[in-house]
Amino acid sequence: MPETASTARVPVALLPSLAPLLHEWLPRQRWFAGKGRPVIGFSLVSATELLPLDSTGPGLLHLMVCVRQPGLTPEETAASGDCYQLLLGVREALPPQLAPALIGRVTEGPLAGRTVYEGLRDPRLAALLLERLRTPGPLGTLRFARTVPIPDGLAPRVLDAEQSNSSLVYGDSYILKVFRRVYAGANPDLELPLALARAGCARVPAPVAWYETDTDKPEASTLGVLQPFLRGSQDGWQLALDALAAGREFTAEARALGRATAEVHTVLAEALPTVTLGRVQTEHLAVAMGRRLDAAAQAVPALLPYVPGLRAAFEAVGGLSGGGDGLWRAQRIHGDLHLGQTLRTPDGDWSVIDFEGEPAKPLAERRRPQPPVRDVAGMLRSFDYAARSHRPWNDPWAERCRDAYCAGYAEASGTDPREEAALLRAYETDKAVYEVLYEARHRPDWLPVPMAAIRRLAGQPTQPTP
Ligand SMILES: Nc1ncnc2c1ncn2[C@@H]1O[C@H](COP(=O)(O)OP(=O)(O)O)[C@@H](O)[C@H]1O
Ligand SMILES: O=P(O)(O)O[C@H]1O[C@H](CO)[C@@H](O[C@H]2O[C@H](CO)[C@@H](O)[C@H](O)[C@H]2O)[C@H](O)[C@H]1O
Repeated sequence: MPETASTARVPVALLPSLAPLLHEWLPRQRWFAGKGRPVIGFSLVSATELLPLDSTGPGLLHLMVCVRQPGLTPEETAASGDCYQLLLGVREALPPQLAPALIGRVTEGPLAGRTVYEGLRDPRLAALLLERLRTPGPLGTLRFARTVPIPDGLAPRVLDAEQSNSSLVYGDSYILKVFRRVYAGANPDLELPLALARAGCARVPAPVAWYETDTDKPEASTLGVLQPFLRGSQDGWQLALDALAAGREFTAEARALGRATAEVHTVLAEALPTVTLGRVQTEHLAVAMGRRLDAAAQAVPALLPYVPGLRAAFEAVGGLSGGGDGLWRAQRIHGDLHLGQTLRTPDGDWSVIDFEGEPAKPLAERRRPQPPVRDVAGMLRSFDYAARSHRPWNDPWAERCRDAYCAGYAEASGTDPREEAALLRAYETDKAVYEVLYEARHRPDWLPVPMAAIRRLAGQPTQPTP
């Protein structure tokens, strides 16, 4: 690759000229978390030229930008984590094949007259990012690391999945996930797969390289992770939908998924700190669930009639003590487990991906040890989602999958999640409430799916297929 990287930190004066373009473009991105509230400004956290902007070819600019929205001071904005990673391509003019990547033309400042676009969509710039990952060390405001040598010359392609982040596949050998909303500290999607891989757990594609903010603070922010691409694999969500459409059972797969989840939990509990939750902490857990319910009902009034019924599930847990010794075990968990986070490889093995946790939650909360039954609840919700997204609604199919999944989990871990019924129900309710909010914000057409579960969990009769 002829281009050489500049370690120059880009002048802060650059941002005002880019702001009008970002103002239009950023809120339209799927990964933009602040939808529904106007953007009133941006502040630049850091900027690095990954490929110099003054070269004759394209330039690649790495920006960390905090978005200001009404009601928050710039300091609060920075603290609340509304910061995004942008990789901007810069050219004199865009070739036709890059037209869909256009962000806009800059009208003033140092880049006046140049065209700015989504850099990851330019194969030349995406290839350059892999080059940086192949060469460990600091670069401007960034730091690159790798565990093994990575081959060069792998052709990039952008993955067009509906995602909270952006992913690039290199030569069908590796996949790079570029985190979009960035928080201070290590991302669990690097931390947990690394810990699992180092402990010999084969249920995750082991990270081979990553990049992060270069900082003298104790913890850098993870910006991107490269891992092996599981070629020919199919995700559990699609497999479940295929089974439903063909009128097939999915219990054998659900059982295997239960075993895979238990294996991951067992290794995480051995590799990373665990805690026990006493009565007071359990009470806090229930109170937090109640608060999330109230906040969700404010945002989505359709929830309001069900609030008392749902609250009962949380009250049943508050003040309860769990386990044989009166305590609940808490450990690092996946945090957003659903069928779309599982991949079945051509040889029939299940892998678990995307350990980022729920993207809307603060990182500190996502990294806290939690009862493993929370992941189980996430997956149980997913069988329900699958059954409700295909007509006629097939609730008994979901029920059989849910039982098989718990049975598989019990086989591999020695603990049957169904024995922790009150906690399981509380987490399922909490997850359904989260899903209502998630769907209202991102996919309003899907809202009836979690709302059906809300009715069931609130003790109302389930509705037949309309
Ligand atoms: N190691 C992998 N091998 C093959 N495909 C993968 C791999 N990791 C992720 N994917 C695909 O990329 C999609 C998005 O990845 P994911 O980590 O879930 O991103 P996000 O958090 O942005 O949703 C997944 O649904 C899956 O289809
Ligand atoms: O995969 P992500 O980390 O982006 O997770 C978010 O998006 C998911 C949807 O893509 C959402 O999952 C919900 O929909 C799934 C079907 O598309 C279903 O299998 C899940 O059970 C349901 O929760 C997830 O909640 C959200 O965090």
